[in-house]
Amino acid sequence: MKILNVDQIRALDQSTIQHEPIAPINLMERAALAFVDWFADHFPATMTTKIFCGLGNNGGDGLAIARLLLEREYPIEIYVVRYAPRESDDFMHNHRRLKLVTENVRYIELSHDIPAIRHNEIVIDAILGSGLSRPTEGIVKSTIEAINRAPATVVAVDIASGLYTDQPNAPTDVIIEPDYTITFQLPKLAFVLPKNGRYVGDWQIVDIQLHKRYIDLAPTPYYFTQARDARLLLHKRDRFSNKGSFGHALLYVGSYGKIGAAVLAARACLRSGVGLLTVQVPGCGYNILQTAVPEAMCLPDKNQQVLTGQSEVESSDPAEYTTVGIGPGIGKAPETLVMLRELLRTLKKPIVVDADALNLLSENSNLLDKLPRNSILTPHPKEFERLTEKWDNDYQKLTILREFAKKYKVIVVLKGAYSAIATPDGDIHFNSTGNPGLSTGGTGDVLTGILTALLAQGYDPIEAAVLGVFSHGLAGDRAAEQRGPIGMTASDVVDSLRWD
Ligand SMILES: NC(=O)C1=CN([C@@H]2O[C@H](COP(=O)(O)OP(=O)(O)OC[C@H]3O[C@@H](n4cnc5c(N)ncnc54)[C@H](OP(=O)(O)O)[C@@H]3O)[C@@H](O)[C@H]2O)[C@@H](O)CC1
Ligand SMILES: Nc1ncnc2c1ncn2[C@@H]1O[C@H](COP(=O)(O)OP(=O)(O)O)[C@@H](O)[C@H]1O
Ligand SMILES: [K+]
Repeated sequence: MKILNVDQIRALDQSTIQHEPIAPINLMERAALAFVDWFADHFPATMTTKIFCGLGNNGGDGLAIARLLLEREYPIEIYVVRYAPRESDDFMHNHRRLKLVTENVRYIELSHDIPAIRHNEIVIDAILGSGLSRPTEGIVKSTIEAINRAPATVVAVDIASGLYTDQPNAPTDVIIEPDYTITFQLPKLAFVLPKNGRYVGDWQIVDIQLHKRYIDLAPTPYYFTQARDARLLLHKRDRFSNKGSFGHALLYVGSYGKIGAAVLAARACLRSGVGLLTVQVPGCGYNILQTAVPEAMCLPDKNQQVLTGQSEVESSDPAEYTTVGIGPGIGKAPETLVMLRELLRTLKKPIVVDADALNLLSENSNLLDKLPRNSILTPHPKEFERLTEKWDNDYQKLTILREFAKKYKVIVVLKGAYSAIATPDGDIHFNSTGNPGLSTGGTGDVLTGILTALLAQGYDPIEAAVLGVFSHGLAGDRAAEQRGPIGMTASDVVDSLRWD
């Protein structure tokens, strides 16, 4: 699914109006109806609902929503925040329609017009939408502050008032802090950025049938991966396949005290469909790995504590494996750096690079140029900052991310809620699955195993990253259903992996 910018959203609105064709007021009615359907599914008609409307089209939506909720017998109080002398045409149209059914519309011009909001009430925020062009001030700001102070449940229409759709807000901006955002047709870039969490709440898209062809043709670097997008990427298995059909992966994982990372990555790799798996661990990990993961072959490193790449048993050249995953739990010993340097000198196919392998790259940035094209790097934000520079805000972070992926021709999975996957062509795919239960040690090692397995099976590296990150998050969601987000562990994520 695409994420479009504000200008494109406006053009999409116009394109729908022209091509369907549909009158603007009817499109607004459709949006209001979609909102009300969601609202009625979530809140009973016994709850007092205060709706705050601005003077643009977001306010117009609010007035239409108010009328539709009155029809459904919600006890609703309607407030219009009169911050400017002019209203939008569709606002005025809906204002007239509303006046036909109720006289009970109140106007907020000064602070003392703002009503007290009690708990057990619902607030619908339709003050400002995607047309926000400057920070909130005056009576708009005071109303937002009053809503944020109130102990009520707040639902934003389209986007929280005061939040920009696709540019940074200043830290001093006053913005609605909703419990829910119900947005029209497409996700907004602002929703997937960490600093905006409290200005978005739980968000959901409602379909208002905007012009599909416009969306299909609109250029954008930003995508949001949903189940239907991920499902299209999944390879079907040939009935006459054999284990040789699904690649032979090599994992370089673990160090003394961190053999668990090796076990997690290896188990995840096997649960993600790799044909054959060899795991190289420091000597101290040999018995552990062979016992915990009997399906994997194990190469004990000749060093007991850390990886050097040298083994006491005869082993093939890493370049002979279908792909390599390196990083979880390996530490940053000088011998391990030598191994990484040698690997990057000889390997020419895409590999997966995580954790301390990334930290070694940050400390030896001359190695970045040696990464095989289309390799997948999986930093969490701290690791990414070490590889690049500090950022002032999430939008600048996205710019740095895109530049990095383009410059080194690699795929970067910047992990976290809505993990951002940057490709060498400058696109960013945000992931939709996952939950805070994944914020626990070892879940990143699981991701490395998954991505290594997908590369081994011959997935295109961008598709491997998008599908792997989606499935990892989905497994996390299943684990959270079974164990709860607090009790779940990285092992539960491995056990919850499914590929269908
Ligand atoms: N395409 C879709 O998906 C559909 C969208 N729909 C709905 O339309 C909404 C967008 O409507 P919109 O463009 O009228 O914007 P909205 O924010 O209501 O008001 C803009 C006005 O506010 C003003 N203003 C700006 N900042 C301000 C501030 N800080 N303080 C005070 N005023 C401020 C601004 O002034 P200006 O910038 O022109 O000076 C302008 O006059 C969208 O969110 C959705 O709800 C649906 O109905 C149908 C399908
Ligand atoms: N709040 C969250 N929502 C969704 N996914 C999350 C969240 N927190 C962490 N994750 C995911 O969990 C994984 C954590 O990886 P990482 O930080 O490398 O952990 P570790 O190094 O302990 O294995 C990443 O895939 C990340 O996207
Ligand atoms: K709003």
